[in-house]
Amino acid sequence: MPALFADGATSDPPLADSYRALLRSGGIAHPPEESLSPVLERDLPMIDIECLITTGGEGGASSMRKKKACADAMARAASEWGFFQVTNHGVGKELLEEMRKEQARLFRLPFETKRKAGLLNGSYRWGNPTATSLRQLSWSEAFHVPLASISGRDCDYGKLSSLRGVMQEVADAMSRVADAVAGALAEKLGQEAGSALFPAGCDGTTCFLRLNRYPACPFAPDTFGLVPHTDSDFLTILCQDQVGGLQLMKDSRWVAVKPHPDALIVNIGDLFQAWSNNRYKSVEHKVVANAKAERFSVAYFLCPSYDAPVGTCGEPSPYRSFTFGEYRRKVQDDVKRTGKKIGLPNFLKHPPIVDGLK
Ligand SMILES: C=C1C[C@]23C[C@@]1(O)CC[C@H]2[C@@]12CC[C@H](O)[C@@](C)(C(=O)O1)[C@H]2[C@@H]3C(=O)O
Ligand SMILES: O=C(O)CCC(=O)C(=O)O
Ligand SMILES: [Fe+2]
Repeated sequence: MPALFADGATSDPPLADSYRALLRSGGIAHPPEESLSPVLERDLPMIDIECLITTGGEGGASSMRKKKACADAMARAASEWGFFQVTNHGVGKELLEEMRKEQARLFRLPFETKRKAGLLNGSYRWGNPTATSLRQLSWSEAFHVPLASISGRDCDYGKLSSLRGVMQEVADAMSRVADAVAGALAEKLGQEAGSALFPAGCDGTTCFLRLNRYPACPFAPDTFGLVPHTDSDFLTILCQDQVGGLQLMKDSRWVAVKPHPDALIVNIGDLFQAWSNNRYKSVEHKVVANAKAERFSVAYFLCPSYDAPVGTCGEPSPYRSFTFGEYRRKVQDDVKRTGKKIGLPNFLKHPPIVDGLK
């Protein structure tokens, strides 16, 4: 729940003001064709990744067989869904509960404190500053924290002394999952095991931890908690709470992702789709707002350094060579210019001919 302070200040960002301003400017929440009929709730492919995470123990043929079966299942899900969920991932339940408590305390700070320059490296964002219609408004707030800064002295945690340690532990644990999953998926496409080539230029300093909060929304379910998007990274490891609301696009229909208390969600990002020559899919997803309950999630973004070429699993690739820095700048330019992210189509060697005559 939002906090209210004696001086009338609140912890909630002024999302309702944004909503009313966009409503006045005539933006509709949903185009007529996007019906609000209830979507199917599906169980994502569930994959036990203990064999990838636990080191040592039994070696030999049986362990190799388990790892191959695990990699096959992940590669199939990464191609068919772009999403899957993993169990026995090694990220402790107690640690994730600690993270949730810290997140609730962090987001209950006064709105003006959260947007203060130094807090968490100035990584606070809310709503969608470039929104020009309700369809671009995200009823949420987030801290998109560069891992390089979590342990840095310039990262101000205010009075939240325990937040730094918990975030560092969560980031470390999720990075182990991301590296193991990304390495196994890359190996399936012929990348030598453990090769330094993949993921290109990713290390603990180039990744991000994103703390999301979705306040209860009086305009639900028309309003997005987070607008439809694909992730601009190699791979995302997501821990969602049990409130629900995440949906992904499957066979041109929105599908609701059923929350599972012990599973983490893994989704392929744009850069992995490009690296895999479109074998793995970076799939559009969104969060629908909830009228009654606030919702929290934590996402770990496996990202390369800005100057490392994203690379490819093998030529011929449909994409020209590009760096993550180029990609981020293009996304931000497109969002500023058109209000929406275009992403990978900008980097095709042979862009589709748009028939201007239609
Ligand atoms: C993974 C991400 C991509 C995104 C920033 C985010 O961390 C989560 C929201 C995404 C989104 C959605 C709306 C816009 O398309 C976008 C540019 C934005 O501002 O937030 C994208 C971001 C992105 O693609 O970089
Ligand atoms: O909160 C969620 O379930 C999804 C968040 C997300 O898609 C993101 O942070 O990119
Ligand atoms: Fe996302």
